[in-house]
Amino acid sequence: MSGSQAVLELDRVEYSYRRNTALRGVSLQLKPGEVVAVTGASGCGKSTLLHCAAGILTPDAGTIQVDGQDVAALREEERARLRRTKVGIVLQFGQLVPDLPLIDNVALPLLLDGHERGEAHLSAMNWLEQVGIADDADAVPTELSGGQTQRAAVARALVTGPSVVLADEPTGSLDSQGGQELLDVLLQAARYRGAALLMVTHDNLVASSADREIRLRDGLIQHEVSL
Ligand SMILES: Nc1ncnc2c1ncn2[C@@H]1O[C@H](COP(=O)(O)OP(=O)(O)OP(=O)(O)O)[C@@H](O)[C@H]1O
Repeated sequence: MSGSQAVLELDRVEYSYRRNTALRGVSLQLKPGEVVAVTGASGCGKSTLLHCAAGILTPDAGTIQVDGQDVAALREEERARLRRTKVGIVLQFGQLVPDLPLIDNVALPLLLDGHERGEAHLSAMNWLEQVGIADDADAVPTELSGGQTQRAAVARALVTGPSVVLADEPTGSLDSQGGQELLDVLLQAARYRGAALLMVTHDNLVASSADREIRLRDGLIQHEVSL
């Protein structure tokens, strides 16, 4: 695959937590609309890979490009803007602002990007409906279940119409029906809106909905399967 086609490209990414090496040179590319599942045993480096792709961790070596831009070469504010507008991130824990109503949590990326408040709230409400929690728009995350906050996190990740969606165990707090519904929302973002979707998952059903599965072992790609 040529680099110019990829909307997300990791090239020989390495990352260590002090002496604990989590990634030993991982390369992958995602094209627009492509869905890739990252799997592997606990501790193999899945979350570290996602956090590097999201810019939450800075790799020790290797490069990450989003929409053809080398993330490390950007100035801090440009990098923050790229992340805010082009990348939607669904983490396992804690990315919602605890005391902020869901509607404001979901609208936040748009407000930070200078969108007008009414318009931002309208888009946020639309996404809360799509993930099935419009009735909770005025509730704050601390009043909600793990599954409800996970739905809100997906709404917030998709509200800007990102080119790249990164999701760490996006259905982990939901029962199988709720998980399937939320997975469908993420897959639609890829299939109909052309976002590249990279999902970390332990769940074989989630992995089987991807176009490709990348299995990690000890910080390296053990194998890659087209599904
Ligand atoms: N904050 C940290 N400090 C030190 N070591 C860490 C830290 N976070 C992760 N590690 C180590 O890095 C390696 C990769 O961890 P990572 O969380 O990326 O794996 P994972 O595949 O996502 O695991 P899981 O499936 O259990 O979430 C593991 O050996 C882990 O113990």
